[in-house]
Amino acid sequence: MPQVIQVVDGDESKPKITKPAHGIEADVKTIDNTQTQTDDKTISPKDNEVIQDADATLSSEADSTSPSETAIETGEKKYKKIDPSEEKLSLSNVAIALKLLPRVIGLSWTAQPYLCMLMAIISFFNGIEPIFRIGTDAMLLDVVMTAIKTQDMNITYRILYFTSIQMAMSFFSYVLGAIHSLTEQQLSSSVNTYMDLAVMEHTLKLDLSYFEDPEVSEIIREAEGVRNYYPLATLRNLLCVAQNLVTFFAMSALLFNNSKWFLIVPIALLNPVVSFLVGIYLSFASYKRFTQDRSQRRMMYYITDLISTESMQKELKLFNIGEYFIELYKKLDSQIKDSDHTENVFQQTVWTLLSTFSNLTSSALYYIIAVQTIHQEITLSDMTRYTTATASFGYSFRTILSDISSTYDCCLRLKVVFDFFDLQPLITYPEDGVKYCESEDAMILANAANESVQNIHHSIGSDAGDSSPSQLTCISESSGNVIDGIITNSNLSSKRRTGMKIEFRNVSFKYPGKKEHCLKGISFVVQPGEIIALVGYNGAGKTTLIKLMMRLYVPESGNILINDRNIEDFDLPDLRSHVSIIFQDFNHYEMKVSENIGIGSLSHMNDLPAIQAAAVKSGADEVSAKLAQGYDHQLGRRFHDDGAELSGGEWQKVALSRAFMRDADAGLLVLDEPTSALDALAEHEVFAKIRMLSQGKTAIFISHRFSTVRNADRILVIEGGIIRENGSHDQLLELGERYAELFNLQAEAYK
Ligand SMILES: Nc1ncnc2c1ncn2[C@@H]1O[C@H](COP(=O)(O)OP(=O)(O)OP(=O)(O)O)[C@@H](O)[C@H]1O
Repeated sequence: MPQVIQVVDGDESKPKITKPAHGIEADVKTIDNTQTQTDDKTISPKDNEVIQDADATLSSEADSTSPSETAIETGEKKYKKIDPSEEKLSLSNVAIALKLLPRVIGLSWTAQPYLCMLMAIISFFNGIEPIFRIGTDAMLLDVVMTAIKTQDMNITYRILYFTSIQMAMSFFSYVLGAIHSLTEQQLSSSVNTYMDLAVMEHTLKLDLSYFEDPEVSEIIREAEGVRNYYPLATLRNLLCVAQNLVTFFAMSALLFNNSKWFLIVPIALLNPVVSFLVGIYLSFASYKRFTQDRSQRRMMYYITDLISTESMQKELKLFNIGEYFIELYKKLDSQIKDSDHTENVFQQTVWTLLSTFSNLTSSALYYIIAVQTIHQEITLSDMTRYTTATASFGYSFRTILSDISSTYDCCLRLKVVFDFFDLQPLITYPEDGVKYCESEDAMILANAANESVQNIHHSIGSDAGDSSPSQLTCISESSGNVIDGIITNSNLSSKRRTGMKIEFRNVSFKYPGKKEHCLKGISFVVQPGEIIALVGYNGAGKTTLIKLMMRLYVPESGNILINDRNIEDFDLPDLRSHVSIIFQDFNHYEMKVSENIGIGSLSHMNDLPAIQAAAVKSGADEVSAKLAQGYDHQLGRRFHDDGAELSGGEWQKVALSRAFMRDADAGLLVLDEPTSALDALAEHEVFAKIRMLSQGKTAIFISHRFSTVRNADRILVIEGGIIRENGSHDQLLELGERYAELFNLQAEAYK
């Protein structure tokens, strides 16, 4: 049996716990077999139920758009998805990619318009520089030949004049080059920052459902990979095109002066045109292969993340499965490398053939011009001028075409970035949406009006007529003075918030791509100030119900009302700011204790008394008291060696305090298994205080511990997507069904 050896001294970078050299090695054969199964199971995108279903459902719509476009159904609404592996190289697809050009340039332009302009100006000067150079070279040659012919040796000053011009031009060209490099560096850093921010901001706007779709996650990851390099590369290519166009036209003007232009020009153009067409084909083939490797790369990213994530380490080590993942990684990597190598060999062969072809055309051109010179159709300086111009003409044209092909390549790569930017949030809200406080005021006024009318009816008898509640709501909203100054808008604003009223009306929901409904026609009302417990088996739909209430998803049918208004009418960020919430998979922020708590209410980030008060409510004050720097202590070790690693329960206390930071403004407190990691005493303390913590606000909590559930005003038992039981602890015990069964089961265990 292998022994475990504890290494005390020695190299810090080496693992402290090692195994003996003869330790049992993993059976590679077993790994390979299992691996193949896993590959097939995990990697193939075709396995993705979400996409298959959606593709089937919406195939007719996809047909009407483009052969390469499909759509995914997400709740009620749809977004378009492009499957590049189905794309063909065609003129229309090239045009589609190049159509992105204004958007691509827009990225650099928006980041730094002045630097873009400066680069354009420098490119123009670089474009005309060869014309001056050819001109001065030819004039210098003329002077030398005249001197030889006339034997006049007193014209050295003219030679000096031209060489000085050449020197000045070289100097100017170096200075331009330096400015160009500096500008490009600065622009590159600005574009990087701009893209990073734009991607982060857009990511924040996207719905949760997008992140759960593997194809969209891949788009997001790919967009991250290409977003920084390619926008500037495109601009650089385009400026090169512009610069070479200037040179190209100038050289064309020169070449058309030659009597043999009808031979020279077509031969000079032949090689660039062929190179361009081949370049476009190779770019497309390389992009297509890149997109076809997606699933392998996705799995490789996953393995890299898995192996470097701290929380995964325990299982990786104890199950000894790290090697298995590394073998899987190697296999995927070699698959990609194989196809990379084949493609590289093909590309190199093609480019070598093209270079040979290019040499052939150049030699042909030199031959024609040399023959013209021998036949004295042109002078020796003309020969220099034409040979240089022909080379420059061919070079500039080839560069123009190859830059266009590179631009096309950049557009193809950046398509994924625009696919990402084109993803639009499906959960929207009206710009002038209802503010939570307004809705609460309106509800209070309407209720007060209702009560007053009922009192009047009561005092004058039932003949007083029928006043509908909706009419009364209008009265209350418009005037603010309902009946005899019982309650007014002005005194409402200073009134303490009463708690959120929540109503589910026949709400059904299924997760995108799933066939089964998670919730089926759920209806219930939570009155302001009530404390509700949601109970049910794992996977019953309790958390989903909370997610719908927070508008993280859209119900398939039915309505959710907050304070008697449809939830879709609300200003969503405002509504969410009035909810204190903690989910079971809460975040661990690698920040100080005070920041971890204060982030629950950004306006109180630096309000230590408020942070301390929130910490006391959950017991996080005891956590911070144990740390050397108290509330200033860093949590997590990613940025600081002395950062504290908290236990699961301690993290949960910190997260609970974060939720309590919103006490002042919140109308609803939602605790999704808030005490699952707390010890029995801590849990008891939190729930003993729950009435005090909720401060009259509505509170909804999910728990599997019936000792805490029993304290709720009302308990909803969810099962099979419906509310199976609804009542107080005593009522449900008396009912003697599911709740009673589960409660008694737990109670038995403690006897
Ligand atoms: N993002 C998702 N995409 C698809 N299905 C999901 C998603 N989240 C949850 N589900 C499924 O919906 C069902 C309800 O999940 P939910 O998290 O609401 O259950 P729960 O009652 O809160 O369970 P638990 O007590 O285990 O926390 C489960 O079958 C689950 O697999």
